[in-house]
Amino acid sequence: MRNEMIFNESLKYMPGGVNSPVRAFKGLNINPPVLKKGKGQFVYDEDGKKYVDYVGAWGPMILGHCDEEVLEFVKQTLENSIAFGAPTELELKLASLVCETIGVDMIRFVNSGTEATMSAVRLARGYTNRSLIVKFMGCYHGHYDGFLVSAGSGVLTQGIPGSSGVPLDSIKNTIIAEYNDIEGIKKIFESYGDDIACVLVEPIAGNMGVVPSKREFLMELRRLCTNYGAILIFDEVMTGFRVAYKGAREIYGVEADIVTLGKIIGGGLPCGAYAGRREIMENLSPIGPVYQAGTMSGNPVVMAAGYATLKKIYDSKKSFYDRLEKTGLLLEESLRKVLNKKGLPHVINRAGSMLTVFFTTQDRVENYSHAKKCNINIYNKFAEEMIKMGNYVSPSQFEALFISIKHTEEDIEKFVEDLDKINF
Ligand SMILES: Cc1ncc(COP(=O)(O)O)c(C=O)c1O
Ligand SMILES: N[C@H](C=O)CCC(=O)O
Repeated sequence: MRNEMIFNESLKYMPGGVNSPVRAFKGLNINPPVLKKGKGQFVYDEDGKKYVDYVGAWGPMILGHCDEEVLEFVKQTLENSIAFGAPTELELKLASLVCETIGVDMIRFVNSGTEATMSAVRLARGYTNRSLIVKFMGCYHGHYDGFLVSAGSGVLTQGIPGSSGVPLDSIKNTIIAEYNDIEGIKKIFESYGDDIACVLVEPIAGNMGVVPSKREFLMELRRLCTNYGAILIFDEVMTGFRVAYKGAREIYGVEADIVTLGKIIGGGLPCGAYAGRREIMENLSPIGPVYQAGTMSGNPVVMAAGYATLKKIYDSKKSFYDRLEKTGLLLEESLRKVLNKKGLPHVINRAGSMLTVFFTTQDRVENYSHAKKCNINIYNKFAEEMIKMGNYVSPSQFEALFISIKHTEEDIEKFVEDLDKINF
């Protein structure tokens, strides 16, 4: 079996056999499939097994794998350019498209979501001349030292409070708050408000499983940041172009001062970005005093993939998100029907094409404490069996399941038929 052979060999050369911990399927009794090919909503492993893909490279593949138009534009670009480390028209094309369509003045491209959030926080600190940042339990903003406290995603999956190797000095300016807790954040501002540089939040969390915020919570964050002169950063690395074209800002009607982007903006190639008002963004070097740089930032091939992806979504905006909503709703309702039939208590949280099923007797999952109380063993059994039957779902409850524009009713039918076969 090539899957097994390659993965076992990988264990020798890469820690855990992977380049990002969530890929290692910790907690499941199966090895991760070693993937070879993706087309549309499907991925294929090294043994030729086909899966309906609900991971979508952890979010970017909203058009499905290897979309023809994206591929064509990337190929054309590759004929002339791999990297320059110089201005290109392609980065202008993507920058102007994003700024004009999501309503921000200026953008800076980087190479990952981590770089985007880390740099956005530096910019907020430089702009306000303050040090404290507020982050919420269960939210994940990448692996920058200052964010690795009560973080979501792989940190939660491994059940660790943070990360070894992070000096206390690096997190002493990070204040941790409970997600969706309005009274809690008010108290934090009452105590530290004048020293808070920024509040960093996933407006729809996807890294403790999907946990949407309450509108009043986001409105309170907006009010507090405005009143105390702090910067509100929406981390839309996952939700940008995913839950709506303008991300969660469009859904909630609440504005951030800086928005961080990643995943879809690079069309599946390594990319991140942070964007906001001119008055804030012009504090970045070379105009302003906040330094941030990158040899590969704005790479032409990445810009081409991002531009082709976003242009395609933007041109079919309404029907695009309507279709994702329809498929998402179908999955949610079908899932609920089967789990009710089986008598398995659960909560399903969904934001358009992002969804998590929590196995729990609680009636809602609204924060980190709720998410941690869910039955992880049942989730792991669900994930393991579904993957074995060719539904490539997230191997952890503390992640989202993603639907692409290519997923069909037949895919959802297969999903629920397979789920029905599992003996929990
Ligand atoms: C909300 C959010 N922010 C930041 C990141 C970090 O992005 P990256 O993995 O590209 O560094 C992720 C995903 O990992 C994310 O989901
Ligand atoms: N939850 C993470 C990002 O959204 C998953 C991706 C990773 O860390 O490899």
